[in-house]
Amino acid sequence: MAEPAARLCCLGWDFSTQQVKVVAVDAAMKVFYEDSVHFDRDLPEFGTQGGVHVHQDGLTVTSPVLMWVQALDLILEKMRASGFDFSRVLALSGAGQQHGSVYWKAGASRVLTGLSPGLPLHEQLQACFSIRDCPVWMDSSTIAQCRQLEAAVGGAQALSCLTGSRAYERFTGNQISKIYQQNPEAYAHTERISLVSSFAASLFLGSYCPIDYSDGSGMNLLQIQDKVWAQACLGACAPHLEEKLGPPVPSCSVVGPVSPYYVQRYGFPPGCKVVAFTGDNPASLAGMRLEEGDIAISLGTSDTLFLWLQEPMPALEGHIFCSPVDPQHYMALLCFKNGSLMREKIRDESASCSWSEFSKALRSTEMGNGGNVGFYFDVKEITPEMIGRHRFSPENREVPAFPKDVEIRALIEGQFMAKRIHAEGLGYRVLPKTKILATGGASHNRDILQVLADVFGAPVYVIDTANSACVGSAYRAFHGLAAGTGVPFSEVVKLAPSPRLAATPSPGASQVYAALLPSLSRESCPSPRGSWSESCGHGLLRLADPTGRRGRGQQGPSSLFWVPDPWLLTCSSAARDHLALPRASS
Ligand SMILES: Nc1ncnc2c1ncn2[C@@H]1O[C@H](COP(=O)(O)OP(=O)(O)O)[C@@H](O)[C@H]1O
Ligand SMILES: O=C(CO)[C@@H](O)[C@H](O)COP(=O)(O)O
Repeated sequence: MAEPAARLCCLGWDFSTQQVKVVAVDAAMKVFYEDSVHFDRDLPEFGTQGGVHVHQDGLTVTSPVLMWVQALDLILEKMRASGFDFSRVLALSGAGQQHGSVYWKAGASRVLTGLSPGLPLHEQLQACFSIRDCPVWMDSSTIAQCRQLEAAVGGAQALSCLTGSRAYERFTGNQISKIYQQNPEAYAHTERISLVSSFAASLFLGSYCPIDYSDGSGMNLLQIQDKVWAQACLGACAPHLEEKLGPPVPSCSVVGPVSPYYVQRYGFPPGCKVVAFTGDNPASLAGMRLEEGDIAISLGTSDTLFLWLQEPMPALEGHIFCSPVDPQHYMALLCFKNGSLMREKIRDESASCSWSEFSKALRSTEMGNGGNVGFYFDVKEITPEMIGRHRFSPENREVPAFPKDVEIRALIEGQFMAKRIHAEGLGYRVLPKTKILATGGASHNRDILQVLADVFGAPVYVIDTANSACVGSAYRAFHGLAAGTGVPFSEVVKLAPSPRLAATPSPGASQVYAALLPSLSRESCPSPRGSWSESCGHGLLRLADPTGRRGRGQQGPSSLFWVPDPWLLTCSSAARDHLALPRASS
């Protein structure tokens, strides 16, 4: 869509895993322009697959920083070629895939501030990075650093209470720690470390942009209540880290005017404001105007599930981030690594590479899949920590394959049942008034959304564009224009179109999934340490436990319990220790 129009507007950017995207939103909160650059397709010289390089160890995952820079050059040129009127842009903000980090080499700041409007960015920034291949959220190579960080602050729960999460391999502090340990010279030559979000903001600002509280919460370094760097965590990760990170700022901060580079090269007004960029999931929360009680499910490269929270409740599973729109509040997030790329694989294997064939299979199979259940983790999953494909017959026997249609439904039902189980593990309940807001690439697919509505027993809504992170970024830019006036975000976006109903639960769905979903009988499998949210976790132990050992209090066998032991299904490492059960391999 490229309607050149001379409307006053704000731009919202998203530097996500597979692409850079932009939307323009006018003062009536209407999206009137959308564009994107897809890394694999539009920048094949970087040789990425799904926007990343998976290294030989299968654990290290990186993306070339210059690919992101060049993608920005390309998308700005596309906008100019389409006649987009940059002179009408009042403000801009953006989002980035979370946790990824960029390492600016000593001296890069001078290059950034002196950008020449005659040249594209990528030609000028070639020599500005001490690490050219940046660790991204899909990386899971830092288990040693995670254990060190947890030990340094008194354990996993202590770290979670401080920073909102126990140590996760993709979280930036652990990634920085690995770089410091394995490549101390590159670390020493780094003058600034950005997140993908603050890196992208820096490109627009022409100077280093601070990290915002919300995306900063995904680093295992920020004290989410006090909004300052946690000294114990910094010290455990790497020396001189505080000066390389710079002070964090509230997510709604105006960080400055756009660099003269954009004024001279593209015709942005000199007063165009840059509002701090944030993580793509926090930006999606803003874009969907999530309210307390709603549940958002993003079906992008990763699948994520997130909620608005008044009070943080840090646990051993999931993450608490500072809210991107309200400095007093928080959001909870669960991340599932085997999202769209896993769905694409099964589509290619079982639906002739066609989403319409894939949809047809969902329509031609029944809710509950006749008792056939599957979990598909081609890459090591985050929630739960598992790998491999695991299929169960109605008799609860692990089987090597399913017919194609059954395979497709097993994948989608398995993905959504896992989301519901883990959300309930965090204490979330589906209530009669619950709305699910779906976004991300796969939310284009109505048949996938129907399964989502059925599994959750709640209506599913979508917004006009699946690019909610971009839209949320543009909304946040409008909010930035009102900075200092105390106007709440909800007031700024009140004209935005309401989400549209996309799917309602089918008759009988709640009975089918009540029988299948172990979480619904959680009462029968109490946590050994009292609080469910403390001990729910990241192991699909049934799969690693051929003895089928049952958790305490499990009420009699049921062939419908595809993972026959609901307690084991959501059992954390801590709970496994308590029950003396094997740990999931990492
Ligand atoms: N009709 C569809 N059905 C299911 N998935 C789809 C469909 N169209 C696009 N997708 C998925 O959307 C994904 C991209 O989602 P997107 O939210 O843009 O990702 P990201 O923001 O992480 O780059 C693709 O990998 C693709 O698998
Ligand atoms: O790691 C997380 C969230 O914790 C991921 O959700 C990344 O933020 C990547 O986002 P997408 O590119 O898949 O939207």
